[in-house]
Amino acid sequence: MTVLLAGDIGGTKTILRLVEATPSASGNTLKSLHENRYRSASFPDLVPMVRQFLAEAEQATGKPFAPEKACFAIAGPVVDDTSKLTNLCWSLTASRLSQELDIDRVSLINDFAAVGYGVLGLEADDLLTLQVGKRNPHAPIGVIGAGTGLGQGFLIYQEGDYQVYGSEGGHSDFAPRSGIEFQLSRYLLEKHNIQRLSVERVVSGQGIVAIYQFLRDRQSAEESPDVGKIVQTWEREIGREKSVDPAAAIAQAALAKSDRLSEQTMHMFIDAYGAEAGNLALKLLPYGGLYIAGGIAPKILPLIQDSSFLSSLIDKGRMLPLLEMVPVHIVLNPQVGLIGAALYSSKL
Ligand SMILES: Nc1ncnc2c1ncn2[C@@H]1O[C@H](COP(=O)(O)OP(=O)(O)OP(=O)(O)O)[C@@H](O)[C@H]1O
Repeated sequence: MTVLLAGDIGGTKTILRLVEATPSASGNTLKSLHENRYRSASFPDLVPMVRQFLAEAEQATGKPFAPEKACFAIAGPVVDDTSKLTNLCWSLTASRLSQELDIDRVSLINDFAAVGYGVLGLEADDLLTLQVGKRNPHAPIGVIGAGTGLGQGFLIYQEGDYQVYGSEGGHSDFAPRSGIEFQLSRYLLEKHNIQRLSVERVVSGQGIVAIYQFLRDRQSAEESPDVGKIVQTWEREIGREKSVDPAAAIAQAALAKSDRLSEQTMHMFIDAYGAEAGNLALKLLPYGGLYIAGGIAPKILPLIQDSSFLSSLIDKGRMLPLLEMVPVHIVLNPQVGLIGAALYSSKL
C-alpha cells in the first residue's frame, strides 16, 4: 500500500487529496483518504498549503501521513517539470517540492493532461452521452473544456496504453462562421485593440461575458436590471478582485428563461463551443471519444442538451458523416483532473 498526494491547482482554487494505492490485477486500486480545497491566492506558495493540508488530515483522521509520491495538475504550461502559474505568483519545480515536502517522487502536469488521465478513470455515472457514435477502443480520444479558460488535450493509444498530451489549443484562432460571429470577432478585436482573437476569448467564462456585452452594446434585446447590475459591477471591478460572477448570472437567467439577452448570449456561446469541439474532432477523429470537460458544461446541461451544441459540433459540411461516428460525452464529475493526478502519481 502506498500513500499518494494529488492536487488540482487552479488560479482560483486548489483541491488536495490524499489517496491510498493498493496493487490489484488491473493496476492500482485508489481510495481517497482525505481531501480539502483552498483559495490559491491565500497562500504565497504550494509548500505551506500542502503542510497545512497534511496537518489537517492528521487532525481529522488521528494519524500522520507521509505521501511517497505526488502529482499536481496545474492551470498553465509545464515545461521540464517546472511551471509558473498564469494567475498566481507561484513558481513551482518538481525537485524543489520534492525536497521541501520530503516526498520522494513529485510530478507537475498540465491541468488538461490531468483531465486526459482522469477520463480513463471515470465511471458511467460521471458522464452524460450526447452522441453514442461508433466507438473504436484504440482510436484517439479528445478532451475539451471551457472554464476560466479553454483547455484542450488528447490521448493516443501506444504500446498497449493511452499516452496523454496537453495542448494550448484554446489559444488557436476563433473561426467565425456567421455574420453575427464576424461582428463579434470585430467587436472584440477593436475593444481589446488586438490583432488576433483566441477562441478562448469566446469559449470560456470570460467569453460568456464578452458575448453578453457585444449583444447588449448592439441592443440585441433589452437588458434586465438584475443581470445588467451584476455585469456593470464586474465592469467597474476590472483589474481588481471581483465580487460578482456575471457568467454564472447570465447562464442562470438563460436557464430560467428570465432574460432574453442572457438567452441569446448562451445560445451564441453554446453554438461557438460546439463548433470548436467539432474543430478539435476534425483534427483528431477521436473515435475513442470526445469528452467535454471544464466547469461550465455541467452547470448548463439543459441548455447544452436542448440547443445547437451537437449540431454545431458535427455540422462540418462533407465531414458530417465522419463526425456522427464520434462518441461525445459531457464529463459531469468536477474532480476529473484530481482523479487524473491521482492515477498519474500512482504510476510514478
Ligand atoms: N453557473 C455557471 N454557468 C456558466 N459559467 C459559470 C457558472 N458558474 C461559474 N461559471 C464560470 O466558470 C468559470 C470557472 O470555471 P471552472 O469552475 O471550470 O474553474 P477553473 O477553470 O477550473 O478555474 P480555476 O481552476 O482557476 O478555479 C468562470 O469563468 C465562471 O465565471
